[in-house]
Amino acid sequence: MKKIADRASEIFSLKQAPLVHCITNDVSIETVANTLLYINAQPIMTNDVREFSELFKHTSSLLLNLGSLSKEKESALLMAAKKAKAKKKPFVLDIVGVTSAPIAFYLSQQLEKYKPNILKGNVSELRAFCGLKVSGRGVDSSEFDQTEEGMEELVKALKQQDSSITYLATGKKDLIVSKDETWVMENGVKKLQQFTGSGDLLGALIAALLGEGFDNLSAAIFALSYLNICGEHANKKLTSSNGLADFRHETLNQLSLLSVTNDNWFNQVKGRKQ
Ligand SMILES: Nc1ncnc2c1ncn2[C@@H]1O[C@H](COP(=O)(O)OP(=O)(O)O)[C@@H](O)[C@H]1O
Ligand SMILES: Cc1ncsc1CCOP(=O)(O)O
Ligand SMILES: [Mg+2]
Repeated sequence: MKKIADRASEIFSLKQAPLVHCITNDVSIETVANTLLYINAQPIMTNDVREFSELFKHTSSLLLNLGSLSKEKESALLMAAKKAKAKKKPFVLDIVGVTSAPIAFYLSQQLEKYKPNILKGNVSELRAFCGLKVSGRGVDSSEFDQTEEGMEELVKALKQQDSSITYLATGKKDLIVSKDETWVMENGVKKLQQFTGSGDLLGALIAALLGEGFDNLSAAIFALSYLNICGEHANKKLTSSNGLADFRHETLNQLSLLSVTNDNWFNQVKGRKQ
């Protein structure tokens, strides 16, 4: 952790302004694009497969998010994953909604075969992906899926998945499972779960770090910790007259502020390797 911490203050804003091609859901698309700009990455939100060949010449990394799926988006996601694998562009697969959407679930299994660098979702989505019993519904996770035993069961199941992929399950505690290492991370505040798109923008942050050249595990740990510590700082600024919309606004503000005002932000990381 110490070695990582030494480099953390230099990460945000990004030095190389990676171009991140996002195929993402209609709900949070604007927040995802702005998140990338706030950390000095460049977003492009394109579903039109006719543009992919030209676009891929400049793309640094991709975010493929299964939320608010359509037939057209399904084809675009498959085409983008196929091209990403062929052209060796790193990508994040965010399996939004697989808990209760069977078409998205089937698509997530197909897309995994193209070897995303990171496959992420909330704890309930990752449990569903692994074939474990779930209480989560819709696109949000359930706290019943986040008991100590439930989390241990999920770690075991993720270790049985494709060892070339790094898996990230988010929630009160976050699990990162890669070939050689399992991390349990504990930053963040509950309010992060209470605005839509917090998981989506996390996927974009990870994709940006992959585009900047970070390895899978570092990209996951840095992006997750940065967002969650932004949330903690935003929460501290609230007074009793501030609602959840203010929290959301301040968390997004912190994305461009935290690394400037707290160059030691990484010392606030709570997490351990198992
Ligand atoms: N109860 C919680 N306490 C602290 N942080 C949380 C909590 N729930 C979610 N988070 C954080 O919020 C972000 C989004 O996670 P989550 O809500 O699980 O994703 P999604 O929006 O995909 O359902 C993650 O960075 C996660 O660590
Ligand atoms: C509400 C909703 N419905 C389809 S996609 C979406 C947004 C999900 O965002 P997140 O998974 O980041 O909460
Ligand atoms: Mg959410």
